[in-house]
Order: sequence, then structure tokens, then C-alpha cells
Amino acid sequence: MEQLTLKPISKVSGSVTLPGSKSLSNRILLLAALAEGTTEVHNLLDSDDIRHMLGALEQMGVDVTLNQDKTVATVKGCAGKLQTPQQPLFLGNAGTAYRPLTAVLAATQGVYELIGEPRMEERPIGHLVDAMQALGADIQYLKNPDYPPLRINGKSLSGGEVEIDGSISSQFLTALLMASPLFAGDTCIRIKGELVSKPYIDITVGVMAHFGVNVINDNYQTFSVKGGQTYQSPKRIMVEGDASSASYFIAAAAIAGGEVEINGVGKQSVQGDIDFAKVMEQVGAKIDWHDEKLVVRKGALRGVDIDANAIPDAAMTLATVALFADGPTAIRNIYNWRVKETDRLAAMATELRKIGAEVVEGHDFIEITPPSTIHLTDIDTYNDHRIAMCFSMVAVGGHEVIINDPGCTAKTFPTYFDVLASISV
Ligand SMILES: O=C(O)C1=C[C@@H](OP(=O)(O)O)[C@@H](O)[C@H](O)C1
Ligand SMILES: C=C(OP(=O)(O)O)C(=O)O
Repeated sequence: MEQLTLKPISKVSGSVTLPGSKSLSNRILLLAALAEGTTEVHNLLDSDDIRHMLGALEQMGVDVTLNQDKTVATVKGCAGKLQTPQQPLFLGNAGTAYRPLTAVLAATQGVYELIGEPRMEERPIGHLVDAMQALGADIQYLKNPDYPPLRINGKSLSGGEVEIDGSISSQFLTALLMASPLFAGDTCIRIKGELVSKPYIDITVGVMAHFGVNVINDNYQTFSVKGGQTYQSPKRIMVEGDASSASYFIAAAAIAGGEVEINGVGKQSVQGDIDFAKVMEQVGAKIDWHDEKLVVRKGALRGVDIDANAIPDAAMTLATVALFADGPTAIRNIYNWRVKETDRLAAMATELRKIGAEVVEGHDFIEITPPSTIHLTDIDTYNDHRIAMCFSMVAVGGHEVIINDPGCTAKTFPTYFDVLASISV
């Protein structure tokens, strides 16, 4: 196994430009593929999750041309007419590819098999399949009920009224929304249970609007979409920087100081994870907010007690910032950390304890009391990019740390450790 030893970092200073948002990149690619017209996508993320979406689209006959560094894609829309792939579509562990493709392909003529990495087979998808089946979709589980892999016999669906459980993942609603304009008739979606990760629905609705489809969102309880529509290419679209990736640099500047300019997200961001910057202000970071950049400086760091349901990805970064706060930090309402790249609640608790922190792991929360001394250890990353990136904060806090399998950041941020090194003193 590869290991990366991070030496103590005494200061971070300089400027970083964020890679494009994973959530925006995969939504935009899928809708550009389904649209009428050609779309030029700028600042596309180049990472494993996007590669899986691109690979699937290519297998279904979509013509996508990438520039040399793979950050500009020209997508020739197929106006909803995808080809049946010859092979199963391998989607890695990319939720933003697997879930939307499940719903869209169920409403598109053809036969599809959707497969993934072993962890994908442990990530539930039953709530989405239940809703699609209630609308008449033909989707079968190939191994275990409620989990990938899936076989889909795509066909014309008529829409109608449908309920979807939103309590485990917002990606199921995102998927259903993205498929809804393809149904022959109108669709009214009612949310069962408390909808989690709500800001991601705003991203979905925003991207659909760019492609000419209007969603009526009634207080995150019901959503209405007109049927019989074809997405329309906006011709050119820009992916903003990844707000979840920004969290590591915001945290690094807050812990180690110097001044870090983070380009690509700011006041104008459409991503919910931008609110991590507000949480870090509460923690003590000094942040200047610009339209599309943040400038972050160090402050005295306080422990906080937050409900992180709206920012599940960025909130992981707070768990390692907590090592350097003046008291305990609690991160609450994050049950679905357990069904992501790994059981993130268990994994974070285990690794933080190895560093020396006192940790309470609840069913849906984690409480972290900073250690009096930080232990030198190697961090297991569980094939979870965010665990690898979060624990680089130990080095930022002035302590050597070893990251096992650092290459797992390829899921969303292949160059993360180089970018961190570029601002480290
Ligand atoms: O829709 C999206 O782009 C995402 C939604 C979130 O998942 P959940 O809705 O499952 O919390 C988030 O964790 C994931 O990284 C990306
Ligand atoms: C949960 C994540 O990914 P996915 O899109 O696969 O759900 C993540 O990137 O933290």
C-alpha cells in the first residue's frame, strides 16, 4: 500500500484555484447529453467520479470531446435518444453518476446494467427504485434487494403522482427530478420522511433550469415537473469551483494561518457546502467574502455544536479542525455519513481516536474532544477521499502524519496533496 508522510506544516499562504464541482460537473454532463443541441462545458472536474459518467455516456453513443487537460467538454446532445450499451455501465463509487443514471435510463428505451465498485453494492438505492417502480419502471436488483447492481429495461413512463423517501440521500430525489421531464405526463413528487442534504436539491433545480426545465419546489415537500420535455442546451456553461474541496483550504488557513486566497467559490456559490465557511467563522476563522473567491486567515479556534445535515461532505473537515479547537466540537444530524464512501461516522471516530482525541460516536452524531498531545500515527482512509484530505489537517496543525492510500483522493480531487503542498511553508 502506498503511504504519504506529511511533515509538520508551520504556515499556509498563497492562492489556490479550486477544481470544478463534482456535483455540478456530473449533473451538467448528463443533462447536456440528454439535451437538444451542443453544450460546451467549462471548468469541468477531471476526477474518477466524472470519468465514470463520461465513460457511461460514451458507451451510450454520446459524442463528448475533451480538451487536453479534460476541463472543457463539448457534448453533442442526443435529444433523449441514447443507444443501448454493449457492456454493463461501470460507475465506480460515484453516487452522482449511479443514482441519476438509474432514473433517467429507466425512462429511456433500451436495456442497461449498472454496476460499480464493491462499496457501491453496499450503498442503498431502494428508495429511488421504489419510487421509479411505482411510476411503472422495470428495474431489477441483480444481487441484493435495495442495493446495486441493477438491470433496467428502459421504457416510456407516463409520470403521475409519486412518493419518495428522502431520509437517507437527496440523490434519489435529484435522480427522479432529472428524469421527470422525460416522462410523457406531468409528475408531482411528494417527500416521505425528512429530506436530507437539501441544498443539493437546489443545485439540481438550478442546473435543470439552465437546461430549460422548470421545477416547482413547494417547501421541499412536493415538487412538480411538466412532462414531455426535452432538455435544451444552454450552449455554454461554466462549472463553479468545488465548495466541498474548498473546505480543506478554508480549514488549513484557519488552523495554520498565513493568508490563503481560494478562487472558484464565494458569495455567489450555488453549492450548499459554501456554508462551511460560515461554520468556520463561528469556529474563529477570519474570512473575506468576494463573489467568486474567499480569503481566509487564522483565528483562535473554538469548539462548536452544529447541525450539519445540509453540509454532510464539508462537515467532515470540521471533525479534524476539532483537534485544534479550545474545547469539544459536536457535529449532529449526519446519520447518512454511514452510507457514503465508507461508514464515515465509524471511520472518523476510529482515526480521530488514533490521533489521541476523545470521541463519542452516536447513531447520527460525533463529538470530538481535542487531545492534550497529538499522537504520531498512520491514518487508514477506507478508500474515502475525504478521510485522506481531512487528516492532512493534522500536518497543517504542526504534527507529522502518515496518510495510507493517498491516491483515493482521485474520486474528486486527484491533485489535492500537490495543491496543499503549493501553499505550505
Ligand atoms: O447530489 C449530490 O451531488 C451530492 C449529494 C450528497 O449526498 P446525499 O444526498 O446522499 O447526502 C453529497 O454527500 C454527495 O457528495 C453529492
Ligand atoms: C458522498 C460522496 O460521494 P457520492 O457522490 O458518491 O455520494 C462524497 O463525495 O463525499
